[in-house]
Amino acid sequence: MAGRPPSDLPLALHDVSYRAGETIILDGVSLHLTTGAPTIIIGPNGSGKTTLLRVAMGLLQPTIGRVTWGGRENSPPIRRAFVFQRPVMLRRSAAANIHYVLKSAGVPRRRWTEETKRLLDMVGLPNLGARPARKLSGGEQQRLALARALARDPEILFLDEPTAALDPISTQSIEEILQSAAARNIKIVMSTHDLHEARRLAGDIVFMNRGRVIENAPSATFFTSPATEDGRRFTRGELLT
Ligand SMILES: Nc1ncnc2c1ncn2[C@@H]1O[C@H](COP(=O)(O)OP(=O)(O)OP(=O)(O)O)[C@@H](O)[C@H]1O
Repeated sequence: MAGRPPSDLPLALHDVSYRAGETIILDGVSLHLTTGAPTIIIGPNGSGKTTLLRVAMGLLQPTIGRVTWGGRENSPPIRRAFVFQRPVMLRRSAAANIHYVLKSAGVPRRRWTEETKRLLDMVGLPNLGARPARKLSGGEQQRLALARALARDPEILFLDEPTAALDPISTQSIEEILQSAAARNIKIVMSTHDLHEARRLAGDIVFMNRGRVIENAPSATFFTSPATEDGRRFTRGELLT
């Protein structure tokens, strides 16, 4: 059937484990993500957040278990986009970075200029299209990375600590873009170290430790009454052992 590819939601991980050699990085993770407010993944360093995102995106194959997108195991990532903590920009202008994605997404060339303007406006970079992308500040590059991801018209947007290297003003601007994307029904799945940011953005929280999902609950529930001792300690800012 022509037209839009089928929905990638719900996104489900079925008892997924991921190993690198003898190291267990994800350990029996099951998740069911549907449309709605952002899902925010939190947990200490090395708990498996990045690996979980990469498996959920389809960039890594689980060692054990299955991932399904809209009930399908083989779903090419046409409607999924990924923003990394430190974006890698092509050595060309900001606009050309977006053109590259529009081309690969099959958008006709005659629409590139208009579409690029719309995306640069959306991320608050209206006058920077001609600038070499690698000369933009870290915050500007991250907004450009978001524009590139949104150029794919994704149904699910994965982000790995996108504000970790940014100051509060740049962080706020990224959060506003994400909130407006979520309001347009784009499913956000994002990791962060920042519990305040998690509270601001989350519909639901996935709390990880040592490769396991310890809690998966609506944000208000997790932050007011975590179900586990690890959850209580983490929300109080204590170290987990
Ligand atoms: N390919 C690999 N080979 C061996 N170990 C790996 C590999 N990939 C990840 N790890 C280890 O698995 C653990 C989880 O890594 P991951 O990057 O998913 O955690 P994280 O929660 O995103 O961490 P951080 O908050 O520090 O970014 C870490 O201890 C990491 O060193």
